[in-house]
Amino acid sequence: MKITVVGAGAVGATTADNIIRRELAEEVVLLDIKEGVSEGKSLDMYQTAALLGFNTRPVGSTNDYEKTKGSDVVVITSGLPRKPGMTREELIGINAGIVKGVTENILKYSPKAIIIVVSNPMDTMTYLALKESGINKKRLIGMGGALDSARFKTYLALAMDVSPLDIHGMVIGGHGDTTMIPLTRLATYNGIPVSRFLSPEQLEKVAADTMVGGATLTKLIGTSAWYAPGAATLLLVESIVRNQKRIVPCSVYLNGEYGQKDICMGVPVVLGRGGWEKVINLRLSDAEKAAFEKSAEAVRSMNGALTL
Ligand SMILES: NC(=O)c1ccc[n+]([C@@H]2O[C@H](COP(=O)([O-])OP(=O)(O)OC[C@H]3O[C@@H](n4cnc5c(N)ncnc54)[C@H](O)[C@@H]3O)[C@@H](O)[C@H]2O)c1
Ligand SMILES: O=C(O)C[C@H](O)C(=O)O
Repeated sequence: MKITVVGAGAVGATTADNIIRRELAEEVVLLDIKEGVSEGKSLDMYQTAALLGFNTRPVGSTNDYEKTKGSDVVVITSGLPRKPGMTREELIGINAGIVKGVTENILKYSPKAIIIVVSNPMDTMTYLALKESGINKKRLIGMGGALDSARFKTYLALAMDVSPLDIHGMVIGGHGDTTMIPLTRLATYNGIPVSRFLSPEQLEKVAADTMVGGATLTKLIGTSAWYAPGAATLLLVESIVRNQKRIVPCSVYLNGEYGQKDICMGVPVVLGRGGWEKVINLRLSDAEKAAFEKSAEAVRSMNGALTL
């Protein structure tokens, strides 16, 4: 098994570090355009092997795609992060060019790879990578819902003062401050609806905090987050590589599912060795359906800004 992570910045390096610690591959290639950075970070990571006890080999590459040859899974994190006050959508101009170029280069050397897109605005970048590459839709997966769901569970756990491990919940829709849909009605505390423990006002606050979860961290840190994004990306990679068939909300190409066509946005999918293997059809309430449609409209209008 060989895995490549493109972009050795905050999210890319954290993702690579998580992957090597879990020994999900023999080799993990970290590629960046900045001279020496991916080589330096890979060497730094490898020096933890003797301390932490793993055998995966991280390899750095300054924009040399030959080194990525034969990768089974590729994670694209290259691109600008937002600054406080910005939306993810404002990154489209620069990141579209980066994601397009990276996808082309990756597929030249790894034509069979499963590609996970992290760069923002993620739903539109996933759509762009799919349209430009023409690869099987099941091999292209956008990471957003895994992170948003982790934030949702964290805010629920904090409000209830319980362990996040006992909370189940999902966020679907677009990965944007106004487009994500925390499914409060379906969230549970080990199978018990969370509405038994929190008031409607408390649940509304949890949902609102979840939606601006990324913006809150960007304001605090000065750039966007990386620990939870790196862990959320690991969840996708691990389910694919180990064929775990986990259900994870991911941005995938919809062709009629959830009433949407020709769009990539977040829905629960089963992840295994084939990429996203099937969409899980939730029975949404009328209000949830309306929110999904509104979210799709916003994602579609962002996709309209692409020159395909
Ligand atoms: N989908 C999500 O849930 C999620 C979560 C966090 C961050 N993000 C997004 O991920 C991206 C990366 O965030 P970050 O915090 O790691 O940023 P960062 O600035 O720390 O790292 C980005 C890296 O990409 C590299 N890069 C730029 N162009 C490149 C190219 N053509 N080829 C290879 N590498 C290139 C840069 O040199 C830099 O090292 C941003 O777009 C951010 O918005 C998405
Ligand atoms: O908030 C951002 O811009 C980065 C990422 O999409 C996140 O949700 O952390």
